[in-house]
Amino acid sequence: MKEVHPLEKRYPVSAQDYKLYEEVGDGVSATVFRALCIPLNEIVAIKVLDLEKCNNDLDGIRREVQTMSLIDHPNLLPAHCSFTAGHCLWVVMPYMAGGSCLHIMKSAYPEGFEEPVIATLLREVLKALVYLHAHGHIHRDVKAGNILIDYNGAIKLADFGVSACMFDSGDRQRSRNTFVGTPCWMAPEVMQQLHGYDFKADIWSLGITALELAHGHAPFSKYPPMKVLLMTLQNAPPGLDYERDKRFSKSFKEMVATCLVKDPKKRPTSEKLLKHHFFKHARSYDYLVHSILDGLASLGERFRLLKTKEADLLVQNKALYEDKEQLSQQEYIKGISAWNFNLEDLKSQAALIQDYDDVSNAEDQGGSRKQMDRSDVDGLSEERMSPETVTTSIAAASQEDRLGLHDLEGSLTSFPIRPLQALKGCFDIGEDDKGANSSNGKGFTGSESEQLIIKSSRAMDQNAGKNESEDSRQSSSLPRQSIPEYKMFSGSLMPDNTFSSRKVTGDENRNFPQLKFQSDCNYSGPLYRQKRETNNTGIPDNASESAVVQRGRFKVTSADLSSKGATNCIFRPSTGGPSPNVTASAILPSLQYILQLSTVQREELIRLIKYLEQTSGKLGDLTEVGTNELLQSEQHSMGLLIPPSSARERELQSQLFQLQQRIGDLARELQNQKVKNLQDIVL
Ligand SMILES: Nc1ncnc2c1ncn2[C@@H]1O[C@H](COP(=O)(O)OP(=O)(O)OP(=O)(O)O)[C@@H](O)[C@H]1O
Repeated sequence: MKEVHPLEKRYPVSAQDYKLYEEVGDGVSATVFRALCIPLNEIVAIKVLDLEKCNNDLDGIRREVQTMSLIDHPNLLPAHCSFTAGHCLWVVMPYMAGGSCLHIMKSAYPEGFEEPVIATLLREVLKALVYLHAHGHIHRDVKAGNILIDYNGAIKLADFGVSACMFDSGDRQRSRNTFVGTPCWMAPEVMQQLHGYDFKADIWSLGITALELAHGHAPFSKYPPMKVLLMTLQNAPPGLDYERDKRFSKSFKEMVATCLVKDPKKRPTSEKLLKHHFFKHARSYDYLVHSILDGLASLGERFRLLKTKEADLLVQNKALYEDKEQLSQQEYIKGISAWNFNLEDLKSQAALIQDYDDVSNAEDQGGSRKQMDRSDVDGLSEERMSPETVTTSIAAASQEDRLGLHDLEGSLTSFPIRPLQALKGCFDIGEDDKGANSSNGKGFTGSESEQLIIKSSRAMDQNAGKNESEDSRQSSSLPRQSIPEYKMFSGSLMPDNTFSSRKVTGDENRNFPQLKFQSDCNYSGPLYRQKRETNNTGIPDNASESAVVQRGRFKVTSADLSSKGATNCIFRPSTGGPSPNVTASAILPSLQYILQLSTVQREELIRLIKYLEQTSGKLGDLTEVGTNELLQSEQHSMGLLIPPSSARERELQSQLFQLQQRIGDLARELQNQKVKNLQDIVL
């Protein structure tokens, strides 16, 4: 019997003509079922989208269905038909019995696939991209989760939920200037949103997908989206590492490197990439069946097991992080996709950047860092080895990165295009955001950094138990009076090494304890460079925010910035005033302390003036100004500026002057000798 082409088949458009079986997948907005098309007696997959839960992204859904029903390519998943059933949209499509590559990896290949498997999969995906690009489409969500395999090893690229048409005009054209896709796979130009982007964005995602298939997970996959953004923008592009990825060929490494070039113009087109010699390693569909599908449980069964595993992990994570922000761990497990949350979500996400994901990401970082050392593969992309890239990457990968915030701050100041600024252009920013943000003329709004800092500090303060010992150790080296003020700076905000002895004793020429205190305060200086000036109440504008927010895919608890959170208060002595985040109760001890010191200084000054009036001219023989200053400061510290009251006292004081003068002479002589010796060595 002649097989009917799917496009010629008439699939019924009524729910009662289908029998839903088990669940075989779920995504951001949909659940996918294996189903039977009763009239045709054919197994199909039905994607059920709850329109009430789609965040009003009906346009995206319409686009997906439209694209799916128009495409006709063996490597693209088509839609047979679609219809509404209650408040749900049903999309009927071919059933891909192997499921997605991501599912296969999760259930049987957690360390990734072998190279010939990857070459075979990617070659088919590339063919799909060649077709899409030639027809003016950008897929925008290429990733292992969207590469589906059939029982016979056939490969189809799925999920056109965020695809865009290059020939669109008006609103649809504008959608290409929006921020869609999945952060880990997203090209830097899509994140930056400076000049728009084109189909080369898919080539970047393909490169990331190659790494995903090689390692079992995408680079940075365990970081929250905000951090993924910053790392993608500021780090060297990820790649295969010579050390870690010894099992992969040079041509594979090269192919990945050609895709992951930050400048889209330097990336190959899909057509050109398809000719890369790496794809010579690609095999047949049969090969895929034997190498990865054979022995796998049914898709439904695998999906059920994965769900159970996810649920267990969720319970474990909940127990681990119960005391921390209630971040939806499930979003991480699923893999974050199609993020449609706004800037507030990002800020909240950034606030949650903590070191709980260090272990896994040490690996990612390691890959990225080590990769920079190599030279042959990177010959393909000189930007990888540019000094800036190396510097920023090393900086990002440094130990300070452990604190997330430092990383964030560093990137905000060092990255030429401020990611947050870029992000602002890409998100729906609520009215409250617009009102609150006043530009500081540096292309970056202070309120963003400010809130990130506050929230981050709060999130990190929750590690107080962990940081406490460090804090008390550091505090003990400070003058006693400084300790309460020092604690106010929320030590966890600052990298350990900012408390270097150099900085702590930075003002050692001056003997007042409050100077050390100032020096400590200045450590937070860079954090406030871009702070906006707000009200003088010391209470943040958004102090009342304290709610569990459900936005897009993320459920976050916004940081409690109410006045009771005074431990996060920040003092800014360098500009002479408290930061807008300082609350009265927190700053009071500092003010009292300063007042106390000022009184002591004032009394001392009065005594000094009196003494100078009495003794003017008596020190005339000490001609050198420097020596005078030295002596006076010594005398000051020894309480000798009080006029001598007996002959013996005068005699002793005179001897002391002579001795000090002699010490000064010897010190100068020693210095001269040192300089001379040094010159001899150099010459
Ligand atoms: N035709 C199909 N046959 C078999 N499994 C499928 C099919 N379509 C989708 N799936 C499975 O369901 C999962 C979710 O589907 P899909 O990606 O379309 O949903 P989504 O809501 O758009 O998800 P996301 O945006 O996270 O990619 C896929 O990752 C895949 O494992």
